[in-house]
Amino acid sequence: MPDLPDGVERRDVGSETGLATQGPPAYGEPTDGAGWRHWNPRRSKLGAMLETGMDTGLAGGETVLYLGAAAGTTVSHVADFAGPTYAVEFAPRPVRDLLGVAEDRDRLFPLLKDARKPETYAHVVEPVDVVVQDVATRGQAEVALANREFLHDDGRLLMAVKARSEDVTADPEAVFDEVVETLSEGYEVLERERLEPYHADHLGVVARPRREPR
Ligand SMILES: C[S@@+](CC[C@H](N)C(=O)[O-])C[C@H]1O[C@@H](n2cnc3c(N)ncnc32)[C@H](O)[C@@H]1O
Repeated sequence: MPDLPDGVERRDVGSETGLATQGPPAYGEPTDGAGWRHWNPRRSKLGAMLETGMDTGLAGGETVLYLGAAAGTTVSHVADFAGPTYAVEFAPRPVRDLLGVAEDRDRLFPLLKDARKPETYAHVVEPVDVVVQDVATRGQAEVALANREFLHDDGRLLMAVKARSEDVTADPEAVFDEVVETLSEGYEVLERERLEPYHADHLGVVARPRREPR
């Protein structure tokens, strides 16, 4: 099992045992008196990737671009252990909650932007060590390819792929193969792992930018 990033620990928090980070509560999750918050892998694809033992390469303190932040459940935990964390979400409603989550976190920067249009936030986002992607929309590989420009050469893409977002009727494995194949145009895929039992028909992918175009 790879080491957890600094700032992520396996702890008993309230009645739960599992991953936890230290920071202000964000969404009604169990907390303890020492400021630890339970990180439920059933509510978080990145949490599930850590829980299933994928080698994310996260050490803690990284600069992060998070695509598909929604109301901030996962990105709140990321901002607890990472460095500057840019959180892109294009739906105004969840962004309202995300702004509340960011109010308590000086390293979290919400951006009401479309992840398919990186040129609209390129002036704000510095080069990052990690892109985390959980957009659950058609064209998930294309979103990752469009945002590759933000990643350092030795950076990592940590991506959740939802099969049903690409094609509700196709065999999930066939969808995953196709997404990984497209992704390979710009990334070298280091690891792929199904996220069951935490998330049905989701694939976790760890990749790094490809140096030479294929
Ligand atoms: C599965 S939810 C994300 C959950 C979140 N990552 C978490 O773990 O707390 C997917 C989110 O991606 C957002 N999304 C989908 N396409 C997007 C795009 N092109 N740009 C920005 N956000 C997008 C959706 O609005 C939705 O809030």
